[in-house]
Order: sequence, then structure tokens, then C-alpha cells
Amino acid sequence: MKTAIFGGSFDPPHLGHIEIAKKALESGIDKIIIMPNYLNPLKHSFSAPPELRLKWLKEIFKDFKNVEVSDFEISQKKPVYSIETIEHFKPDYFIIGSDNLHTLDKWHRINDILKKVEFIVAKRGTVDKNLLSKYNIKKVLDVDIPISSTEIRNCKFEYLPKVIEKEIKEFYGQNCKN
Ligand SMILES: Nc1ncnc2c1ncn2[C@@H]1O[C@H](COP(=O)(O)OP(=O)(O)OP(=O)(O)O)[C@@H](O)[C@H]1O
Ligand SMILES: O=C(O)c1ccc[n+]([C@@H]2O[C@H](COP(=O)([O-])O)[C@@H](O)[C@H]2O)c1
Repeated sequence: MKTAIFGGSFDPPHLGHIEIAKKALESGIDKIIIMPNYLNPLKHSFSAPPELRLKWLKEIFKDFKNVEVSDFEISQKKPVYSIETIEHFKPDYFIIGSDNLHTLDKWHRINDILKKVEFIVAKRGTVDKNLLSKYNIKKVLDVDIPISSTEIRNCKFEYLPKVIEKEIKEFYGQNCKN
């Protein structure tokens, strides 16, 4: 039984995240735990409140077999280091997008993380092969969904999950100029 944690801010969730979960299951992962954070330890603020991001993720993944959405980090109401989540759930893998490879060395206790899990990397544009070998990463998911939550927060309303499309537009649309 191979389990993977897929952590993220999901502010908001988009089709890139769904594709990552699908591709990870196809690659032989038996169970994925989607883990929205309260606040990324390297970021300073969020836009949508944690409980709303959790609710959106539960709606999106409610019919997915072998995918669970966890409130472990959000319920602590503070930034939680991934090492704490990993020590609690003891997963085999932790899934990140290839952009996060560039800041992995800033993660709290990264050397302990690397002893406890293998990273799975979802392609996001180019993937730095040197970083894959530096972190001994063997699983790369072929994802090609060119969207970020930042773009959606800036009112580029594309690649939105159908079930929460209206809510996302209403929430983030309040800050659009037109
Ligand atoms: N389109 C995508 N393709 C591949 N990986 C992605 C994609 N979007 C997000 N990810 C990865 O999924 C994880 C969670 O992403 P996150 O919730 O931060 O979304 P994001 O689009 O990166 O948000 P933001 O623009 O706010 O940084 C991260 O590891 C990120 O690298
Ligand atoms: O533990 C850390 O030091 C750490 C530093 C930066 C990011 N993370 C985690 O990395 C995951 C991806 O974050 P994000 O904001 O890019 O979606 C998410 O689970 C974060 O909590 C963890």
C-alpha cells in the first residue's frame, strides 16, 4: 500500500491539482491524502480562508476513489511544517510541482524529510534534471496544465473545476477591476 501526501495552498484549487492527483494514482500510488495548509511556512498570507479552501477541495474530490482530503494542518490554525505532517501520517511519498524543487532547501528539516519520504514531482514547465538527481527523485508526473492559483486570484478564470467554478469567480472576482 503506497500512500502519498499532496500538500498545497490551493488558493484556489484548479485543474492542475486534479490532474496531479489523477496522474499520481495512475502511476501506482494507492492512496493520496490532499493536505491544504493553513499557511505555507514560506508565505506571509492567504486570500481565501482555510475553511473555504478545505470545503472546495472536499467538493472537488468527493467522488474520487482513494483520495482523502485532510484537515490535519488547517485545524491547527497556524503554518505547519511538512516534516510534522510526514511524521504524523508516515506516507511513502510527498507530491510537489517542479517549481517547488527550487526552494526545497529552505524547507524546515529538509534532510529529515528526505530520509522519510520520496518526492514525486509533477512537471510544471521545465524540470531541472540536476535538482531531480540532487534529491534522488525517480517519479516525475507528466502534467501539462498551464495555470497557477496566482493567475486565478488575478482574475484569469481558466482551468477551474466545474463544481466550484461559480464560487471561485464570486470569491476572487470581488477584486477584479472589470
Ligand atoms: N499547473 C500545475 N502543474 C504542476 N504542478 C502544479 C500546478 N499547479 C500547482 N502545482 C503544484 O501543486 C502544489 C500545490 O500548488 P499551489 O496550491 O501552491 O498552487 P499554485 O498554482 O502553485 O499556487 P500559487 O500561484 O499561489 O503559488 C505545489 O507543489 C505546486 O508546485
Ligand atoms: O515545511 C516547510 O518548511 C515547507 C515550506 C514550504 C512549503 N511547504 C509545503 O509545500 C507544499 C506546497 O506549498 P504551496 O504553497 O506551493 O502550495 C505545502 O504543503 C506547503 O505547506 C513546506
